[in-house]
Amino acid sequence: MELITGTVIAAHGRHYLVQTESAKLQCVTRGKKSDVAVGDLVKLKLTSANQGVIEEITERQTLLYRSDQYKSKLLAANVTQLFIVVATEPGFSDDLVSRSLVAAEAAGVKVHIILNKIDVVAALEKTRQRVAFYAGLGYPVHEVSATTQPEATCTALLPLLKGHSTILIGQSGMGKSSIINLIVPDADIAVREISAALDTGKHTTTFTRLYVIDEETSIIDSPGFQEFGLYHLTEGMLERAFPEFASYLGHCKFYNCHHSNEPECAIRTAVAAGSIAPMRHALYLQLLHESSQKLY
Ligand SMILES: Nc1nc2c(ncn2[C@@H]2O[C@H](COP(=O)(O)OP(=O)(O)OP(=O)(O)O)[C@@H](O)[C@H]2O)c(=O)[nH]1
Ligand SMILES: [Zn+2]
Repeated sequence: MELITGTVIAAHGRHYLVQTESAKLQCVTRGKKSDVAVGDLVKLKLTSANQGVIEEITERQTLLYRSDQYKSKLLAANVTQLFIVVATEPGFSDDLVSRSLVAAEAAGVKVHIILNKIDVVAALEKTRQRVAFYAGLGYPVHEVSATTQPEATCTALLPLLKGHSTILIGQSGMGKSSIINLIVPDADIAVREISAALDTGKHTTTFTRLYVIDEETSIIDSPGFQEFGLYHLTEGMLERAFPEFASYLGHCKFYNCHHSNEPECAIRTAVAAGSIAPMRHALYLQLLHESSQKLY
């Protein structure tokens, strides 16, 4: 039987919803495999009018994932950019922002930082200063207010999205859903359809889903998160994932320097001179420690 091609638009456990040219199909994988991610281009075999089995995953352009000591969790495949949503309130975590940046750099995915809720003026200046740090590292920042300036928010974001497959991530409460609802007006209906198709239970909205905006543009909404483990990254990947380290790499006394407590370390010298933020160097060391703890 001929295989059909489609894009995975939602995943819940080992159940997937695949959008083909003409239908949305409920799919499973063969056996116990669960290595399919939202955004994957797959080949499947029809088993009934609206069901199928995924037979093949097309080679991925990019793959974003999180991992802890025990296992890794695929976030999305084939995305070309990541929007990190932060807000004036509640406060955001620098640790989570930097971990997201490192994940994106390691996966070769562009990043934009979206600062939402700029209408909350009391917290605006302080938040702007915090976000300016990331702009200084080279990550573009865009200010929006999803609820009080919906049109301006769309005007700011739509051109950035065009032609890309974009994943939005952010801590709970930053306004990620509000932004998605502006860009995909029928997102709520789509979520209900997906929940029904995947039988996720009435109140579950905690799954990643992809919305097709046009032929070349899509947007992926991922659940809010508290943790972003990166145990899977090797030392070499880690040091290259910090763009501000780049000009110092290769200048340490020891060619295999861990930038931890070695003498004449160019990275640590840059930290002492104020050219690299201590917060970022500390995260680097923490991630290095985590990747040495990996058990899988
Ligand atoms: N003042 C203000 N409030 C906003 C803005 N955008 C979103 N909110 C509010 O912030 C709260 C959280 O917004 P959501 O869109 O649900 O946030 P989320 O990031 O999707 O959060 P989770 O669903 O928990 O992951 C809601 O009460 C929104 O109405 C904004 O631009 N300004
Ligand atoms: Zn060093």
